[in-house]
Amino acid sequence: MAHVKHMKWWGWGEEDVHFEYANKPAFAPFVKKALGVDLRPRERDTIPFSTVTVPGSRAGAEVLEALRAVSGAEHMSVDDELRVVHWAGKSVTELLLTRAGEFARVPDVVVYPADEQEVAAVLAVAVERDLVVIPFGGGTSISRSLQPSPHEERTIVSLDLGRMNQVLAVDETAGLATIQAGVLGPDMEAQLNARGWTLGHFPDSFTHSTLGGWAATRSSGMQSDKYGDIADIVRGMRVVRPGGTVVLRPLPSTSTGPSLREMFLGSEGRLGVITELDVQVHRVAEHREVIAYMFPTWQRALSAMHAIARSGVPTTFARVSDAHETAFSLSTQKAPTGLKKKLTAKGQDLLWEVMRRRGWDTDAMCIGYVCFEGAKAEVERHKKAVAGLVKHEGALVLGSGPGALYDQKKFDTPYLRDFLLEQNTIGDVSETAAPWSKLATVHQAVYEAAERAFRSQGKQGWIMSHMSHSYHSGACLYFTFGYGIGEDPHAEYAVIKGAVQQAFVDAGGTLSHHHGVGTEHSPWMAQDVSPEGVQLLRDLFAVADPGANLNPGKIVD
Ligand SMILES: Cc1cc2nc3c(=O)[nH]c(=O)nc-3n(C[C@H](O)[C@H](O)[C@H](O)COP(=O)(O)OP(=O)(O)OC[C@H]3O[C@@H](n4cnc5c(N)ncnc54)[C@H](O)[C@@H]3O)c2cc1C
Repeated sequence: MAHVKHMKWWGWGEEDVHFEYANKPAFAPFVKKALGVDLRPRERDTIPFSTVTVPGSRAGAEVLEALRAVSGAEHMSVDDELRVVHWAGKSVTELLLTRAGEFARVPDVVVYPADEQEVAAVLAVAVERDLVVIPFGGGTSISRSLQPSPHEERTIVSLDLGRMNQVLAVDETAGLATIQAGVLGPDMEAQLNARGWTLGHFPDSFTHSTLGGWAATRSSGMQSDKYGDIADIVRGMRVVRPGGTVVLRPLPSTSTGPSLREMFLGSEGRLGVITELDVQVHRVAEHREVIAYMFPTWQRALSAMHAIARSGVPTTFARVSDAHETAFSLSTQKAPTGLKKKLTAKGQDLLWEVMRRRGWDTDAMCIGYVCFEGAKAEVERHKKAVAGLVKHEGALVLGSGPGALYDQKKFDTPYLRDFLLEQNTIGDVSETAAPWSKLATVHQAVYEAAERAFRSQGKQGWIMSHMSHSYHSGACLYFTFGYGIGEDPHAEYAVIKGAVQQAFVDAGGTLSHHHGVGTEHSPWMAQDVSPEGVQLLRDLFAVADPGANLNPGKIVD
């Protein structure tokens, strides 16, 4: 549709961007060792849409006419490819189904409203004619919070907020910006940066997700240590519901009963459509540096991260990979070409030598990154303070070279999943948060559960993790797992992913720190928030949306 960018229908991101491994000499041997998979050069750059058959739109002429009257014919579509782009997010299950053309139920019509009035008008049509409305941001959901129920008999409208993409105002005194919900991350940052501001919210999916989607899923960006999760960043909002709009003004804090703001955050389209948000913005930092550190063990790396969090030294992010993820990261390094890169490679050899002389087990070492922002002198002071803390845990300071490299590659990893699928291999992620006192236990429990699950499926699997997003009481653990696809991809995935999720809640973590619930994680809701908590949510949705017209079945059924 004119002026709204979409990801490719069959995978992540842009059509002409791919993960490449030919220039990463250690990658194929790593995959062979970790997963037992022999990588082959990419055979195709795209998947033609003609390879799939799409169920026809069930929208009747009257419904289409009513929606056309709201948005205009040029902002409404029943085109098959557009309907498929809107049918689901980018979880592994959805990627598998999409590539196989197993769509079950696809939205019948996509509508692109221009403004809040049009959103309200679409909801009025939906309630009057008993349609289902699924708000659509960037389509990056990884928890199946977009995919309609396969059993939905009613007409399904995908309400794409993509035309509502403007920064409307900035209160320069308070550092509060009013922004339309459908804006994609890069477009929003460009508009804010032009005025000298930033939101500071950078999820891995930043390039293709929207502000409204972040709010609707309680997202967290990699810089949350400084800027906060989206739940901290959003101070006010407008939410269109059938029959009216809830207006929450941007207030620094308020004592007005249970928080409506918190209730809408993470509501995944079930309580209405978020059209506009008031968000805390910050001046673009004068100076930014990412420093890398190598730790001798995971235990000491975690202790260092906790020490940094406790110290109060301001960091923009602090994260550390466990030994498996460190090995993976090293395998994705490009082959040195120019003189400078050759010198870097030589420096690496020397580093290995230092670590061996210190008696480190190089299979146990863990790489960490800390980002500092501020005036140059401030950054220097904070770097020094963190160096003291990490050295106390035996770490080596690797400097800003590897840190800068990490910073450049941070939005590339989502393409890896498509590449692996082409190799008949799953690569997926699951994340949790837990108190500092339980992080090591959760980490170990997830490894054990995943390995048991791999064995039960007769697979050679791989699991790796990093810690990021620190809070006073704990932090996020982010796991990536991989294995070769067998005879029944969906059944084996359910066992392996299910084992990871179950280990989260059993060991004291949450079912998700920032990916949301959707339908993928809803089976663990009762264990996470208690059966009474689930019932309260069911009651809330039943009263707030008696006709079950708003993205039904998500979060709790
Ligand atoms: C590879 C990958 C990496 C990811 N990395 C991160 C990460 O680092 N951090 C993170 O937080 N998440 C991450 N995610 C998850 C995903 O990007 C987030 O959930 C994101 O917030 C979704 O935003 P979106 O605009 O794409 O929303 P969509 O996927 O379009 O929608 C998500 C949900 O929100 C609802 N929704 C969307 N817009 C609105 C609105 N305006 N009003 C009401 N409801 C709405 C939808 O109905 C749906 O239920 C990742 C996902 C993938 C696939």
